Amino acid sequence: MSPRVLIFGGGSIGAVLAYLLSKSIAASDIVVVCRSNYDVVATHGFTINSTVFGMNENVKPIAVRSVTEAVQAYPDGFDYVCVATKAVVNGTISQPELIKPVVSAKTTIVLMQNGINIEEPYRALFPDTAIASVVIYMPCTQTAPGVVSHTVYAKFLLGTYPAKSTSEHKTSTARFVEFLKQGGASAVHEEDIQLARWTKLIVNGSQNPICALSRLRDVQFLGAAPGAASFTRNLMSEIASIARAEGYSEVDDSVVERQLELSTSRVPPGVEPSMMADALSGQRLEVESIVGNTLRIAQSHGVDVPRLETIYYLAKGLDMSFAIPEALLGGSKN
Ligand SMILES: NC(=O)C1=CN([C@@H]2O[C@H](COP(=O)(O)OP(=O)(O)OC[C@H]3O[C@@H](n4cnc5c(N)ncnc54)[C@H](OP(=O)(O)O)[C@@H]3O)[C@@H](O)[C@H]2O)C=CC1
Ligand SMILES: CC(C)(CO)C(=O)C(=O)O
Repeated sequence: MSPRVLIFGGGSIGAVLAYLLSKSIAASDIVVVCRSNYDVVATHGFTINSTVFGMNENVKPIAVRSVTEAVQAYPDGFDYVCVATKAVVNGTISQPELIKPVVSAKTTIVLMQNGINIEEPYRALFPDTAIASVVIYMPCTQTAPGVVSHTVYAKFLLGTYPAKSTSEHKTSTARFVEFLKQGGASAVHEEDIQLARWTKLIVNGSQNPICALSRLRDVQFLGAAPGAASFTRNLMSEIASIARAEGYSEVDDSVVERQLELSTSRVPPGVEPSMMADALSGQRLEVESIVGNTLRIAQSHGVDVPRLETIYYLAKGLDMSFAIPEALLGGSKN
């Protein structure tokens, strides 16, 4: 039987996800919680301009304004609830609390967010629920409400959280892998997704804050100064050393080179990491889930990471500037 999927967060990733899933699941069984782009998505659906899947591709899932509206419209619930928001706290309610009304006994929570240690708050609130943790290589940006540009690749790695889970939880994750593949993406079911998370964090923990702070795309920054590439490599190496301290000995220099090469092999100007998109539009940044958690893990192991620490405080400052009213930002000369 075809599943019913709720996508919480109809932004860049949520839109492309809806598109991929629509290749094997009826659009009427794909429900997306939209906020600022609700009117456009409810009327026209999402438009995907992709160098991989084609330009002007359209998908029209069911758009709702809130999880409350979703649960009222579909009282028999959702098989998959995909969290595709930025991992930031807005207001006093945590994201796991926000999705609680749509999580039922049959639900698998699919976490489609960057960062490390992002799963635990969901496990704490939903101790018996299946959780699929997803690592995504899919550069995409919402260029206008409901319009998303996507480049390079669409690659997903999925695994249960925790790695040791019941066979039912593993089966529901494996099923989601198949839906992504049927959509034309590359998708792999991992035994221990944390290795893939650390490998991806080498990219996100370095390039996301660097590009947000410098307002340059990845390839642009690498050419910004003679030492920019080696600075990036050294920062990536710090993150790799934290992964090894956590027990992931596979995350060595060759992995760092491979991750750096994702950018050095790109055509200029390169990609706009999601944190750069947020910085350019004055949105709150995923500093804690991507950089802060990483720094705290380093500190718990006594691993010295001076570059990461510097990046953390600068990115924290930039993030805080978005919470301060414009009038208070460096307005006075005294
Ligand atoms: N973009 C990329 O290339 C990649 C992103 N990722 C990761 O994927 C995750 C999602 O990123 P991305 O798609 O880029 O983010 P976007 O900012 O493009 O989209 C997030 C969406 O969530 C919506 N949202 C946030 N809070 C709520 C809420 N309470 N209720 C309803 N909607 C809400 C936002 O609405 P509103 O517009 O109103 O703010 C926005 O549409 C992040 O963790 C990111 O790091 C991973 C790989 C690549
Ligand atoms: C680096 C990139 C683009 C890879 O998909 C990404 O993960 C992001 O923008 O957050």
